[in-house]
Amino acid sequence: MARITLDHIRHAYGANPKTEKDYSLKEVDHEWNDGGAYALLGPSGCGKTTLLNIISGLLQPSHGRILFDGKDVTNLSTQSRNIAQVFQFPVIYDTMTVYDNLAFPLRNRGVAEADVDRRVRDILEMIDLAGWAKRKAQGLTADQKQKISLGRGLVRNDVNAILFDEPLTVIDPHMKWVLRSQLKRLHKQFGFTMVYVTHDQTEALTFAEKVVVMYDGQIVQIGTPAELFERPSHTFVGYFIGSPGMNVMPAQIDGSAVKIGDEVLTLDYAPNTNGAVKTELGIRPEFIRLGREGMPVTINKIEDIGRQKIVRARFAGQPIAIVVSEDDDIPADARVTFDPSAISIYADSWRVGREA
Ligand SMILES: Nc1ncnc2c1ncn2[C@@H]1O[C@H](COP(=O)(O)OP(=O)(O)OP(=O)(O)O)[C@@H](O)[C@H]1O
Repeated sequence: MARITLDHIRHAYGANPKTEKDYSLKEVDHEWNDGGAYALLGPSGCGKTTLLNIISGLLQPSHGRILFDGKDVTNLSTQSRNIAQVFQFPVIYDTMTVYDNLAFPLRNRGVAEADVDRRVRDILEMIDLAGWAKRKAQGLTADQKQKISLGRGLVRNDVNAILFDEPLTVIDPHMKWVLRSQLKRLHKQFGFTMVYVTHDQTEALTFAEKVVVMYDGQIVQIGTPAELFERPSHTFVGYFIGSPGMNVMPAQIDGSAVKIGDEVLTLDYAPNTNGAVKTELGIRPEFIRLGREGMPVTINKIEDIGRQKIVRARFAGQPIAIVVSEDDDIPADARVTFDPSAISIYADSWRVGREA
């Protein structure tokens, strides 16, 4: 397995890119740990596949280099990068048996037949197809075929990395959960470097140690699920992670005073919003307390979501969501307080911390 260095990588599909807008992938300059499990998460068109294809070698970046364990592989083919890939749709040989499909990547590399057999049997168990080993892949369901694809991606343990591009799209919801847990377990057991592309936050948050959130061709945050939840670096991360997403409200910042409409909150620090055109306050719905104390709100709607309720309200002229537990009392003339440690201030969409 390998450490992956993305050295000042940028990519434009068109010839002669001139402005930032011409780049589908804006500058990425990061190092991903050997044995790390990373999820690339973001909406359609944000550049996830572009970045994955640059890592796999299907695409040459317009600028920058890619290194595996310090070795420049930018000009190497996919084959010579020694990676395994699992795509959205099954890539298998229909005329081969399930067993032979799984054995193929190993036999191709001249692995001894006894080792092939041991490894293939392990994988058959893992993907729950042990009873199907001798069956031809032809005629299997889409689900089963994709499980074989996953198995083929996992069967070799000498690859630099395993890349997954939305591999569970065709799998039914229950099996999705099972396979995700198995992938996580395998990662713990074998320490593969895994890069997993998805636009589904549940998938990313349950699979990855580090989630790489992409938006509009750039990486806006790399963090653990807890970091993305507690300290979103960009307002997009706030909106995209969490359900409902973070409340983000236009705010005027004056020293440590934050003004939203007619309401003023005082922080215990003065955020550095130097020269920002747009300043905002962000707070997740889980960190707003609804009670008899604090600032006034007007409640519009209460949604019951099982053990919790989502209260939709207006605060200082802005729509906000508040999460309360199912047995919390909601007073008619409710007021709100914000947990001060959960408040984030954003200058032109980027989080600004305490001033030094
Ligand atoms: N071959 C191509 N030629 C020109 N533009 C492309 C090409 N492939 C992707 N793009 C553009 O690059 C941008 C990023 O696309 P990319 O496929 O990397 O996004 P994505 O996050 O993987 O989206 P999805 O989840 O829909 O696959 C998009 O604006 C897309 O239109």
